[in-house]
Formats: sequence, structure tokens, C-alpha cells
Amino acid sequence: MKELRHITAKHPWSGMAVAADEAQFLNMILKLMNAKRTLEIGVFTGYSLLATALALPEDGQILAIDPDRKNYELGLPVIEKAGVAHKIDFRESQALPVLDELMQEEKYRGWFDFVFVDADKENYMNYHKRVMELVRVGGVIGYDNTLWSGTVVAEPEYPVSEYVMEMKDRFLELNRHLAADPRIEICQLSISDGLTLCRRIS
Ligand SMILES: C[S@@+](CC[C@H](N)C(=O)[O-])C[C@H]1O[C@@H](n2cnc3c(N)ncnc32)[C@H](O)[C@@H]1O
Repeated sequence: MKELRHITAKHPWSGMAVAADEAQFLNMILKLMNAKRTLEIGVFTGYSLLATALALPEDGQILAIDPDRKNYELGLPVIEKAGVAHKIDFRESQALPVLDELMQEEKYRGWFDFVFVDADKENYMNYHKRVMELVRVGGVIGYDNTLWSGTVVAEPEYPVSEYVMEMKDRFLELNRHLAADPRIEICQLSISDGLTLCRRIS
């Protein structure tokens, strides 16, 4: 908790009190879970990936998927300097085909301790269908951005761009879907742009 106090801030748009550093929070959760095998959908320059890699044991494994290798390679020297690059299996690809491939293999059913979804928002529902099969019972899926800049609870006249407004309905749909899914217990945290943790219970 001491660490969390250091990273509390105000959300830039909604003014909500939020923990600013989501990656630091992920790092703590993964350590508490003793997670060993994780899946990350959406890497960018590898900030959350580094936080994850630092939390896993020496023989921990992260399958990280992103179609943009250039950004991953931009952050890679930092990951290497931290001595955790050996834990990462980076796949340069759209996530859906990789997830579909994994689902064909019996080994990967219930394989992951933790899944972090932080990629194209349009596909979160498609990811949920798949990652529910890939995470173990007792494991956790984290969905990023589920407060969507505070718009999921904002008045309709809240001043945001067309894209943000359009995606707001997707997040409302996702949030309702997650809340109603009997296979998981959920907890929505006001960290950064909102992080929903889903623990698979069946
Ligand atoms: C918000 S960034 C990820 C940030 C990273 N998780 C972090 O916290 O440091 C979103 C990433 O999702 C990736 N992305 C977009 N569409 C994707 C897809 N279909 N499959 C996998 N990754 C995708 C983008 O290339 C981008 O790097």
C-alpha cells in the first residue's frame, strides 16, 4: 500500500482519484499471485511488459502479442538491461489469430496465470471469448481502459471526441458483459483509465 500512495493522482479529464501507474500495480498483483505464465495482448514499447517480466520468477514466461515490432524494439534495450528479456516470447501479429492457434492446442487450455488485455478496444469482447479458455481457473484477466476516460459514468453532454464517444458504448457493453459472466468474479479499479480484474472461478 505504501507504493500505491506514491502513485495516486487525478485523472486528467474526469478528475477522479486514480493510481497513476498501472504497470506498477500489475507488478504487485503478479507477485502476490506468484504468477509464472502470462499473456499480454498489446505491447507498444513494453512498459507493462517490463513491469510484468520483473514480477515473474527467473523461469517465468510471457507470451506478448503486438503487430508493431518497431515499438517493441524501441523499448527492448531497457528490458534487456533489466535482465528479463529471456522471459518474453514476442509474437509480431494481430492477437486473434495467435489466440485461435493457442486454442487448438490442448496444452494451452488453462495454461496462463494472468492475461493483460490492452490492445484494440473493438476486439475486447472477442478476446474475452478466447482468453477465458486460456487462463486457468483461479487465474486473472486484466482489461485495461474500462473507465474509458470516465465516460462510462459521465453525462451525455460530457465533452469528448467522436471516437471516444463511439467506443464508450463498447466499454459499457463489455462492462455489462463481464459483470454478468458467471465464470468470473470481477473488480473494477480506478487505476489510470480503469482496470477490470476478472478472476476465473469456473
Ligand atoms: C495502449 S498500447 C499497449 C500499451 C502497453 N500494454 C503498456 O501498458 O505499456 C496498445 C497496443 O495494442 C496494439 N494493438 C493494436 N491492435 C492490436 C491487435 N489486433 N492485436 C494485438 N495488439 C494490437 C498496438 O499496436 C499498441 O502497441
